[in-house]
Amino acid sequence: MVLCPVIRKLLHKRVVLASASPRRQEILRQAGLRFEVVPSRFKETLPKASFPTPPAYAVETAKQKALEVARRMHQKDLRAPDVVIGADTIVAVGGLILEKPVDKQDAYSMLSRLSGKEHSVFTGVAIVHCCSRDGRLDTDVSEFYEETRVQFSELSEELLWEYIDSGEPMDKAGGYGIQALGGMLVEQVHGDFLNVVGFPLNRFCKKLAELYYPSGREDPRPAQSHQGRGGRAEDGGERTQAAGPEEAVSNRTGHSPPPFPTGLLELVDSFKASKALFTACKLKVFDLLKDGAPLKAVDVAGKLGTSACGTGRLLDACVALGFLQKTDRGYSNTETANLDHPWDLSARPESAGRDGADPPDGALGERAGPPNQASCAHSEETRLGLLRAMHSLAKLTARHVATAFDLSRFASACDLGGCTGALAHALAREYPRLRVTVFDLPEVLQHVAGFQPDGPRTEQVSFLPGDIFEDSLPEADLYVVSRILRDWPDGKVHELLSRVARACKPGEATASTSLLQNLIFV
Ligand SMILES: O=c1[nH]cc([C@@H]2O[C@H](COP(=O)(O)OP(=O)(O)OP(=O)(O)O)[C@@H](O)[C@H]2O)c(=O)[nH]1
Repeated sequence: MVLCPVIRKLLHKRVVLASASPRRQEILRQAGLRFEVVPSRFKETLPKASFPTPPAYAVETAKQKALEVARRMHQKDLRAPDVVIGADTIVAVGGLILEKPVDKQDAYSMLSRLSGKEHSVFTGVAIVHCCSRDGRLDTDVSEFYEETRVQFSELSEELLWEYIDSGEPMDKAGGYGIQALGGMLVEQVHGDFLNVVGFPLNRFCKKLAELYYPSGREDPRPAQSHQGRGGRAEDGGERTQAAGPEEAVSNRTGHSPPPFPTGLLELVDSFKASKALFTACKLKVFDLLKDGAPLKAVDVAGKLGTSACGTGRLLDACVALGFLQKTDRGYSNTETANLDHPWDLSARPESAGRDGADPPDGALGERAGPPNQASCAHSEETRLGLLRAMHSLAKLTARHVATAFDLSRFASACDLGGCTGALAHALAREYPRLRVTVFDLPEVLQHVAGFQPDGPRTEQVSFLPGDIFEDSLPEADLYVVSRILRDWPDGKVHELLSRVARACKPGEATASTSLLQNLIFV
């Protein structure tokens, strides 16, 4: 199977993933598929006993999820997407089907049932090709499932409850996430790992190949040649029912339909997505739902003092964005929303605007222009808001940055413009012998005390006030320049890097490579 052409077959179609699962979205995005996310409203309440096997239940649920979205979209615009993908993941053990736990007690009974045993994870997938003709929706469903067998270790009561208290089990079939903490419970996996995570990518590609290359001949030609030559006839005239109406039309007229402008629409819509996120942050929606029971839109509106209708729309947007999940019991945070408070990101745009200062031009304004100029224009309150936003963002990525390079050979590092020290602390945690100096303006450092973590390794980090353009840079084996270069014009960037180059200790390497070896840009 050649993967790229198979996925490429879908690039010129309007594809919708009928799933709120962030994992499914991630798996398909990583595979290069372009799609919109429209979570299904299908209630997962099919009578399990009426299915001959657990996977039959998963496949039917996946199909109903996809069909609900296809019908809803068709009803709304009288135009359905070309393809809707639905999926459903379940765990089967001893004749029982386990879905997502409804509460901690349910998670406990699921996990204790799995302890020390082997179980099967089934993901049912439905690929629905749609055609809207004369106001009528025609669908063609292709479906399959994948099985993966998973062996659990014996789990002690203490471990079980510790895991449940982490909150991870709640939105996962069988009550565990093999890709995260739940991986520690697993002894062996037989089969496709991604199937357990929520989407059997390998089988999906094979299914697409079956649908789009029914003769078994995979098309090695690049996408460009496909576009220019009028649809599916180039596939040797072979056609499956699932090929969809678009191809049939294009074949009749001899013209390929223009590609669906997914990339362009994504760019346009990304504004709406961030606006929804900022609004939810500002209203403290995620704080309200953190660790609590799910709430209905009307209850959220009551607590926030907002309109029920508008709140419902905002909450649904957050579901589509993967920040909330929606069940019969109401809305609750997803893992992403529960991340250790990235929500202060909303603080920056509004407060900068209120002060009359120019909004910073970073994606989320982590740095309000050159700090020694712009920061003077901000009030203390605004500056604190900016610091919170920068801290929240830095914390999201700090560990990944710290582990993206092997920095174990360095004994000292200096984070230039390191602000609250979020990255410095992550570096200290990863490299116990590394001492990190955060070098930033005095007016920035005077606020950092409230951002310091407790616990070991904090003594490895120290703060030194200074101006990276004016003062001598502290001595260090490694200089970190994270999220600051973009704040300055080329001349200033050159000046800063020259200062860093002069400060770098010459090693065994030449001056230029020693600069590269002693500097990380993020
Ligand atoms: O190891 C893991 N096992 C399972 C998961 C996640 O569990 C859920 C399964 O639930 P379901 O198939 O009903 O899908 P939903 O999340 O409700 O989204 P839909 O909108 O598609 O119904 C799924 O998210 C898996 O990813 C896991 O993460 N790890």
